Amino acid sequence: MRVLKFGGTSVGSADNIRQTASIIKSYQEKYDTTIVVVSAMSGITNALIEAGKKAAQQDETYKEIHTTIETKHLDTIRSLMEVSEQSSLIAQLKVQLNEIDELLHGIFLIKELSKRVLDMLQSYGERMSSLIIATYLTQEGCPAKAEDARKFIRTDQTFGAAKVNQSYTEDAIQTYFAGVDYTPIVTGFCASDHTGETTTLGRGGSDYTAAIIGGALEAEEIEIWTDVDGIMTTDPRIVKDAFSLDQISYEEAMELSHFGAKVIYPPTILPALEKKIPISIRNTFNPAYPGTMICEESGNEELPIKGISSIKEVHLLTLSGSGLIGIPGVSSRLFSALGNANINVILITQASSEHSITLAVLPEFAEDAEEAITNEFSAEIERGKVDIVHVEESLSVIAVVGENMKHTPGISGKFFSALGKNGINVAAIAQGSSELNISVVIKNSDLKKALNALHEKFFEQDLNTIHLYMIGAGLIGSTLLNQIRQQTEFLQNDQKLKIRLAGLANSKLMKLDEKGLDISLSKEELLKDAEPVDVAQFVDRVKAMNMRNSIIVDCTPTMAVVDHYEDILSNSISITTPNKLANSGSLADYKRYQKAANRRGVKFCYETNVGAGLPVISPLNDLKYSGDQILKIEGILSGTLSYIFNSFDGSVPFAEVVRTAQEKGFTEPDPRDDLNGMDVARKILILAREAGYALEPSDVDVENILPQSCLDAQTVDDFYAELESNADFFENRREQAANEGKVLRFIATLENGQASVNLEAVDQSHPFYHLSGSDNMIAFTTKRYLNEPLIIKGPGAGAEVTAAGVFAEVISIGNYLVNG
Ligand SMILES: NC(=O)C1=CN([C@@H]2O[C@H](COP(=O)(O)OP(=O)(O)OC[C@H]3O[C@@H](n4cnc5c(N)ncnc54)[C@H](O)[C@@H]3O)[C@@H](O)[C@H]2O)C=CC1
Ligand SMILES: N[C@@H](CC=O)C(=O)O
Ligand code: NA
Repeated sequence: MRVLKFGGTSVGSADNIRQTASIIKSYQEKYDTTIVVVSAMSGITNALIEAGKKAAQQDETYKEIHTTIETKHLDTIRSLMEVSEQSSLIAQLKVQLNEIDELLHGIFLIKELSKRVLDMLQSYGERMSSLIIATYLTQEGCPAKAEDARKFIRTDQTFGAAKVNQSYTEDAIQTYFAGVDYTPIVTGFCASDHTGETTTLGRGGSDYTAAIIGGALEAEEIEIWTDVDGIMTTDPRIVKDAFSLDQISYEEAMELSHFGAKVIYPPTILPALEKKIPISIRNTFNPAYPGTMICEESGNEELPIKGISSIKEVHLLTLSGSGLIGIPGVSSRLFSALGNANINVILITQASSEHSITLAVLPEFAEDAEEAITNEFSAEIERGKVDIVHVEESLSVIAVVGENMKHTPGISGKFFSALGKNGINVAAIAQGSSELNISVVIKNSDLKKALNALHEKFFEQDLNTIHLYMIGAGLIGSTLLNQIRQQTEFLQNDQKLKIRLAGLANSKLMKLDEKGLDISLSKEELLKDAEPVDVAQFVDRVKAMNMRNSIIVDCTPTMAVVDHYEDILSNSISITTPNKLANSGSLADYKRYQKAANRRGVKFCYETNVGAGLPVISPLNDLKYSGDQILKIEGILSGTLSYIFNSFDGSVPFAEVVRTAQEKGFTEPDPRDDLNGMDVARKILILAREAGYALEPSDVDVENILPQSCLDAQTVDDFYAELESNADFFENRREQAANEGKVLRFIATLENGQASVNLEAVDQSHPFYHLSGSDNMIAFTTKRYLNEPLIIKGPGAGAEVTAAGVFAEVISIGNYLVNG
């Protein structure tokens, strides 16, 4: 024996009724007895209530609502059945519609809508729908009969949410349905008291009716047919990848419902739970899908949690003060006061210091709760022993629920790390000792981010999404975009990382989209129809989007983004950048960024600041952290200058060699930043700081190798012209060195805390003599690498290697954010 319940949408139109009827038919073929419980057609219960209220307010438009109700039912009948078969059903419906009309007229006359009358009024919704469905089924060759639940569900007289007299009702149901040889189509939601007066069962009413009948008849299963595929892991409107669970336990279903998931109203489960009858949640419009089974066992051992539910808007009330410590009876007074005021408390926490008790309530209860507590503790408040009640608003509760959490270490670690890495502040925490749920209170502006981050962490271990925002789409930026494009599939398969480009900007345009820009497009197409750039606004928008696992990549050569670094990091957004300006400004700024990142537990990465893609900063830190002492750093730190002096053999003029270096993508956007030694000075400054020396930019001694006229040139083109007219200047220096068997090398040195940058002539014995191409070479002399320095060598500039260095950091930050 099975009890099937169909909700408002399933019986909400002629088409839907046909669909519902076809499911009922298939059950008739499979099972001996099937009892069906139906809701009112969708929208009808609300319309009845609305009409009742209007009538009570002397608003004659209640009649229009009545007409709408009538039309909906009669139209449904007309499109459901042949004309010849309609008349008797329409006649029966008309009787009910007339009764509704009379009832509304009565309400209009006495100007009052009591709960008792409202229950009577609402009952017509189910009474009409059950009649239509039963008649239709019978006509379709499946014997069915509308059954009025008021005949066997007996309640008290709490109109609107009546309590069921269980033993009377069970007996009545057993007697009523003994030996039925048709399919009863029972009105959900309605019942009656001992005088025969109509009552209703309150929230979750029709589900409850199904559970009561199923319980009384010890059904094999109770099936709740609705318009979704079952119980979802979380709210699919907020988390796109939410999916339907195949099985959960009664307790899990109740916990999920308590925290907002509109799964099933907990009291409706009780009659099934007592008899251990499984309840399944099925989709009328996808009957092939098995849906979710609610039963004794939680199932799905591989899922550490079953669902993440949330309540979007709660208020947090805190009672605190020395007067609470060690005094028995405080919480009993608190909760009695709240209980007497009929306030439902969602969550409670008290730290063992006993200094404060915090509780969450729905906003509609907040004022009354505050008043109740203030009154209860007024004497203590007056004496200063207890503080006035503190109320916080704009908060949400999130709860992760699952039986498998029990005795499984690491779940709360995972939970809080996902919140922490995403900069989500937790205002209160509660975990029941049943270990069935962990609940936290967070700002409601963080709700979407939190649900997505947690869902990904617990349910989508297969794929984690990184939100990337790129500012600067020049040489390095667009090369990085290409690399990401090429690697997308590999990263998804191998690293389980999905990179979503959620924002892109250059010096003219910007575009942001939290769903992700189409990375397969070219840079130009990506920025088509984009708005004019405003970096401050870009950053504000990234903050407002508040997406999980966010990383900003600064591929500009300017201060435009650097000015926002502290703000970005303080908002728990990581940064990776090849731009050296942040780390080569004042020491105080350098420290500020590090501090902001550390405080928020996010990453600020800049390996490409020195030696481009070559690992330089990271091994330097490894030396330092493992207790080595950096004695000396010597390096060719400019790819441009390395290339220039490695190729400048007198065969072509100096200016042409510089031009080639620029064409090869080695130079800064303005090559003078390389030639004037500034780029190298910045790099040695950064290395010195990483090695632990507190240097300011002015502490670096830089030899300028450019004639004044080159420095003064207004544009890069003018600069090249000046370079050409100063050809002799460079040629002379080269010749002089060559005559001594030496070559020119632009060398940065850090020794005894002193940093300098000089153009030196070195002979064959010098390790820097044999460099080629754009190679950088860095030699670390340390306490451990004393006689032979640790050497790093390789191309230290260029689009591919630099972009790859940045890309590697995006991946490593991504892994840090999602895996801890
Ligand atoms: N080229 C190389 O080998 C290496 C370059 N770098 C650094 O990489 C960074 C990028 O260099 P490139 O790509 O070569 O420069 P680029 O001049 O080709 O590109 C710069 C990009 O930044 C954008 N931009 C400039 N100012 C902006 C602003 N105020 N707001 C928004 N966007 C702005 C430009 O529109 C352009 O898209 C620089 O900081 C450079 O020092 C670091 C290591 C190696
Ligand atoms: N212009 C720089 C690029 C890398 O930082 C260089 O030439 O090294
Ligand atoms: Na590097």
